[in-house]
Amino acid sequence: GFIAPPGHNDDDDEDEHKPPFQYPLKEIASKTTDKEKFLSVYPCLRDSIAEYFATKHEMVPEGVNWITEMIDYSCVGGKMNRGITVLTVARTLSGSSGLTPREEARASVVGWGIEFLQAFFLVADDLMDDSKTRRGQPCWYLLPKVGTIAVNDSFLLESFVFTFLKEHFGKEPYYIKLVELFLETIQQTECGQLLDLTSQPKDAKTADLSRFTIERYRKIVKYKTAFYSFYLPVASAMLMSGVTNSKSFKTARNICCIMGEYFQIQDDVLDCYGTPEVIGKVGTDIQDNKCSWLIVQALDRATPEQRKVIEENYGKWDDAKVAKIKAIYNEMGLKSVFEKYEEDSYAEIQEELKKINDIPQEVFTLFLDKIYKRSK
Ligand SMILES: CC(C)CCOP(=O)(O)OP(=O)(O)O
Repeated sequence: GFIAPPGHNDDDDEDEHKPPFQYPLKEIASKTTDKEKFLSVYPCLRDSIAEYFATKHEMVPEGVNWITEMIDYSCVGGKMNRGITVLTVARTLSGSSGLTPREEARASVVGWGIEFLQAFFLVADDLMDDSKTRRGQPCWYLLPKVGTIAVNDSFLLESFVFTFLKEHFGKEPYYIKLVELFLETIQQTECGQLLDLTSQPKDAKTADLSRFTIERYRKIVKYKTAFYSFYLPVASAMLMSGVTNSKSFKTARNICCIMGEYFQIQDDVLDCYGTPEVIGKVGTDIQDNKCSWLIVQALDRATPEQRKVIEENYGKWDDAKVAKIKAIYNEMGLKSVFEKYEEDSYAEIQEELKKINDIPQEVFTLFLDKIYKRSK
C-alpha cells in the first residue's frame, strides 16, 4: 500500500474533509464599491488564519490571540491600494461579463495576500528605519510587549500569504505561477530594501553624498516599491484571469515600474512635506540618511556652501540639523520642483498608456487616478 512520506501525519488527510472556506458572498453582493467588497473579506480571512494555527499547528490560545491582535494591528488601516487593485483589474479583464460575488471574493483573497505582504514589509521596515508611527498609531515594534518579537511577527505575516494561496488556489492551473510571482516579488523587494538600507555607510561621521545619484535612486525604488506595489497586483489579477502570453506581462511590468517610481517619489515628498495626521506617519528619511528623491534633487542644485551644510547636517537624529536640511530644500523650492515633476510624469505615463494595445488601458488608469496628486 501507500507508504506515507516521513513527517506525514493522518491529520493532513483530514484537511480534505475540512468545511470549505465560507466566502461572505451576500456581504460582497450587497456592497457597491470595490473597497467595501474588499473589506468584507477581511474578517473571515483573519479568523481562518487563527483557526488554521489553532488546529494545524496546535497553537495555544495565547499564541492564537497574539497572532490575531498582530494581524489586526498591522494589516488594516492603510489605503489598501494594492489589494483593491487586484479586484478592480480582475473585473476589468473579465470584460463585459463582470465578476460573480465568489470571483470577487477570490480576487480579494489574493489582494489580502498582498496586503499581508505589505504588513510583512512595513513591520520590518519600521523596525529597521527606527520609525515611530505608521498608519496613525505607534509602529508595532514600539509596543512594550513586542520589541524585536516584531521580526518573527513579520515572518509570520509572510507565511500567511502562502497559506492563503495554497488554501484558496492550490488546485488552480495558475497556482505555481502565482506562488512564483509572489516569491520573486518578495526577493526583488528585499533587494530594494538592501539598496535602500546600505545607501549610506552606517558608521559614517558625515554623509557620503556621492551615492545619492538619480541612477541609484531609480534602482532602489524600482526594486523596493514598484514590483510589489504595482506589478504584483496587476500580474496576479492577470494570472487569475487566464492571461498567459509573456508580452502582456512584459508590457505590464514596464508601465508598473514607471508608476512605481512616481508613487515612491510622492512618498519621499510626503515624508518631508506631508502632514503626519494625514499621512499617518512622521517622516524619518532625513534622519535615516535615506537616498530620498529630495536629497538627490538638492544635490543636483546645491552650491558648494549648501553642499557643505548638507554634508554636516544630513542623516542625523537631531531636530536642529533636520531643520537645516529642510531650510535648504525650501530655499531651492523643491516642493514646486516636485509639482512640475508630478505634471510631467503624469503626462509621460498617459503617453506610455496610449501605446498599450494588448491589455485594457483601464487596468492602469484606474490605479493611476487613485494615486495622482495624492496627499496620503
Ligand atoms: C511607499 C511604500 C513603499 C510604503 C507605503 O505604502 P503605502 O503608502 O501604500 O502604505 P499603506 O499600505 O499604509 O497605504
